Amino acid sequence: MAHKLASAQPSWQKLQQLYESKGKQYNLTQAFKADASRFDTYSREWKSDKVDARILLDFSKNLIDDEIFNQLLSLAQEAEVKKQIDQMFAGDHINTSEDRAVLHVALRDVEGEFKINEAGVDEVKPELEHMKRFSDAVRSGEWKGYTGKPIKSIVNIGIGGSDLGPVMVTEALKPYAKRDLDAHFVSNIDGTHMAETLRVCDPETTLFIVASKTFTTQETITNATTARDWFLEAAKDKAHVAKHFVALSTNVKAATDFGIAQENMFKFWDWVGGRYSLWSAIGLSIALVIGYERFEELLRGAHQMDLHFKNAELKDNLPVILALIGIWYNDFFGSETQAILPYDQYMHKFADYFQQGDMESNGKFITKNSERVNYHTGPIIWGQAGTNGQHAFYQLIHQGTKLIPCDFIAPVETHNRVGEHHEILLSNFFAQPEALAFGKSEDEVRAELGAQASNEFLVKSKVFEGNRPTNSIMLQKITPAALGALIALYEHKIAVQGFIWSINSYDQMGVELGKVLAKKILPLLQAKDASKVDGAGHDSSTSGLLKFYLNNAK
Ligand SMILES: O=P(O)(O)OC[C@H]1O[C@@H](O)[C@@H](O)[C@@H](O)[C@@H]1O
Repeated sequence: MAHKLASAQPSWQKLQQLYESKGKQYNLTQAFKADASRFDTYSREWKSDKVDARILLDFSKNLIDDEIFNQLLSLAQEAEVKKQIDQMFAGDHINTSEDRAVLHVALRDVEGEFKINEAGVDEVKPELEHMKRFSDAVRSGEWKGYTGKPIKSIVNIGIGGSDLGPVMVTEALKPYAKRDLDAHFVSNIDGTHMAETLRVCDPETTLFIVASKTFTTQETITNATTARDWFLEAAKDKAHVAKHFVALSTNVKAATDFGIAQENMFKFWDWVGGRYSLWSAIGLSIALVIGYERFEELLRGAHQMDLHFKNAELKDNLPVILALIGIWYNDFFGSETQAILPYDQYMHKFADYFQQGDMESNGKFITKNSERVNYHTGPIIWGQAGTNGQHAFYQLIHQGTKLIPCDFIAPVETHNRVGEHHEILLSNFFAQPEALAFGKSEDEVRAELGAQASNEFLVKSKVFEGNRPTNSIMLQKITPAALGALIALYEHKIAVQGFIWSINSYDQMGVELGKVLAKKILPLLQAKDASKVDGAGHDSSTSGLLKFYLNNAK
């Protein structure tokens, strides 16, 4: 593959012209008035007869018409998106900087349909069986702690991809949780995180899950060591560690060195990226919380979305559509961010999860052809659960000076029928995209204000310009399968954008430099001697800060 700059594709120039000639003044009110079937044209429903999942994507409230949409599809064709999808599913080493395959899709290929020739793929099934046996034993109480009591609390110790997925999914699927098993997630190196967690745990009934792909991550190893010390203070005998610590890692040697017994090790492979790993052994805490069968439903739901992504035509391909619309705003309108707004309390970690998923994947400036891009790549991802966001930051989305494309997500059915809460929640879900798209004109404001309309500032302050684009995504219900499909949808959206921008979405070199510098600074802090700072080779700002700290540390 040539991995050309996206801006060198012929459609890029045409999209630029379309943006100038009509995109930037596109008017959604007129577009909807002119075309009664706009919703039908720009919405797609995805269903699977294999799993309990269904997704409606309405992208009609975007600043697009047929010409623009077709031009975006041409961009995908010119970037050979289909070919790149096939390469990913075939196990080609598309993570070129690290010379690795990118095969999270193999983790959820439960029936082995993809026939991928890569070391480790044939171990996926036995590893899932291991997870099943273990999670069943813990959940049933058959697995006992060192004093013979069943496990009551689990503590997942991991960070980044070894934390965010399990946190997000266990929250999103809480209705399926075993309520008498407390799940905690410790990620931050700040001792407070571990201290507050251990405060509510009992060493006799707590299981620690040390989740780290590399098993070298400073935060995780430090937290795990602290947890082990705390445990041994009560249990005394090191042999008891085997009943209370398990490891999830690709680095079997380091996990063994830490003292984890072979049978308590759950492995995965270097072709699983950290931020794509919740489907692997990293999902053990999910299986413990919701049960292995539900975990497998999550995998099956994602697999059905994988099949759709792999097989559907570009124009009907949900991940491709989301990716192209994102590129339209990111690269031609100059939008810097993308909000993800789930109208479901259980989904309150979804935007956090895709902050890593998207930003660590596509926050890159070098193409696979070693050129610096001359366009913007990954958007800033942010958001929170509706309706809370409405009372916090929506003001800026409605009337601010920045264009912020938003994805609104909601289930038709709630897990908790409480009075009319769900109808009220969904009325907001429907109303916000409508308000953003069509706004309120000055004439409307004047008519509404009557006599007060003489107050010019009041009139202008109440105008909503509209034309603020949104996608609306509806699921039937947040079931394990539906959630699996939704996560896979966003994963593949990220993949397509990376393919078009010609970047490698699957390494994360940008997290390294800070880690290296922190390792250099740590000995200075440990020495507790401000006089050693000068001469340590830092700039005056960093030195000044270090001295301030060391002179005041207690
Ligand atoms: O799972 P481990 O290896 O501990 O990594 C945890 C996290 O580390 C960060 O620096 C990133 O590289 C993430 O992609 C990764 O998920």
